[in-house]
Amino acid sequence: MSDKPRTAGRVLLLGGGNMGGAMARGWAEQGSAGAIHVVDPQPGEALRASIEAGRLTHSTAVPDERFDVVVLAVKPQTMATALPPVRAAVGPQTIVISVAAGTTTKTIADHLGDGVAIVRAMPNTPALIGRGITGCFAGENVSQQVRDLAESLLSACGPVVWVAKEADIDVVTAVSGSGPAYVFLLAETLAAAGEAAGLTPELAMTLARHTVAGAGELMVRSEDAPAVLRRNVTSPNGTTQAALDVLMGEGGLAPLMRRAVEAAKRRAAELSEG
Ligand SMILES: NC(=O)C1=CN([C@@H]2O[C@H](COP(=O)(O)OP(=O)(O)OC[C@H]3O[C@@H](n4cnc5c(N)ncnc54)[C@H](OP(=O)(O)O)[C@@H]3O)[C@@H](O)[C@H]2O)C=CC1
Ligand SMILES: O=C(O)[C@@H]1CCC=N1
Repeated sequence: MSDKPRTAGRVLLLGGGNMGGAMARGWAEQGSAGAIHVVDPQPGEALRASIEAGRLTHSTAVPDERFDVVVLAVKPQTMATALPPVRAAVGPQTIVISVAAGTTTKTIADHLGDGVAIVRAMPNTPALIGRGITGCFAGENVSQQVRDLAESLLSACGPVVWVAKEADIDVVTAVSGSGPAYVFLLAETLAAAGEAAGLTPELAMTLARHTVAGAGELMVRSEDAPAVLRRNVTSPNGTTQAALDVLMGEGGLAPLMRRAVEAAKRRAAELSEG
């Protein structure tokens, strides 16, 4: 392969559900890919408007042509049936990017060919608004040029980071791939606690949503570590301290989060076994 920079060119997206839809909408809106073709029996809501507006093309089966980039965004459990038709879309220069939790580069290469350049990427759903983060692993046939191209495509969804070991993608999955769900749960439980303490459900949810969103934005924009931002809220012997004594006490959030991340990592490893 030459050193000439490559552009994403024609992109085939297999699976236009929550994650595929979030990425493709970002690419279509930002013009990050030359042309995007989505294969999905029934694309999700995020994509339908882009397809109707002509920003993406769509079919229910894999077209009989080769693509520059193939993005695999179907459930890991459907890979075994979804991958065989993709083989015809993959040529010697095609880059395959898989966002599937647990599906290994070996499994993908078994279906698509040993020489194929495979990048495993783990984005998250804030990609929908360009505010995700993606962790990547480069398989053995991935050149620097391919890596750069994958990174430029994925960076439409937010920052891109790389891990050196394939197994670490399972940890990325457990932290940032699944992570938005933990944060939404935090908002849900904060609202429920506010309601239990006497607020109306609507007011409790408004306070919780804006608190999580504002704290998240402050964390992104501030140069201070989250621990410093936390201490800035915490007056000595004040209300926050009273709450944090519970959340940071024995059996509090830290051991609970550790168990949750371990469980997600374990599940990713199980998925890789099929
Ligand atoms: N959701 C998330 O936050 C994240 C998900 N991922 C990964 O992304 C992948 C997709 O997850 P998610 O988007 O949540 O799942 P979804 O179920 O929302 O999307 C998958 C889509 O693929 C479609 N599909 C099923 N079989 C085929 C096929 N053979 N060819 C083409 N399309 C097909 C499904 O259609 P139908 O519903 O009709 O079966 C569905 O629309 C998973 O591997 C997951 O691990 C990674 C990071 C984050
Ligand atoms: O729950 C899942 O398996 C996928 C992977 C990361 C987020 N959603």
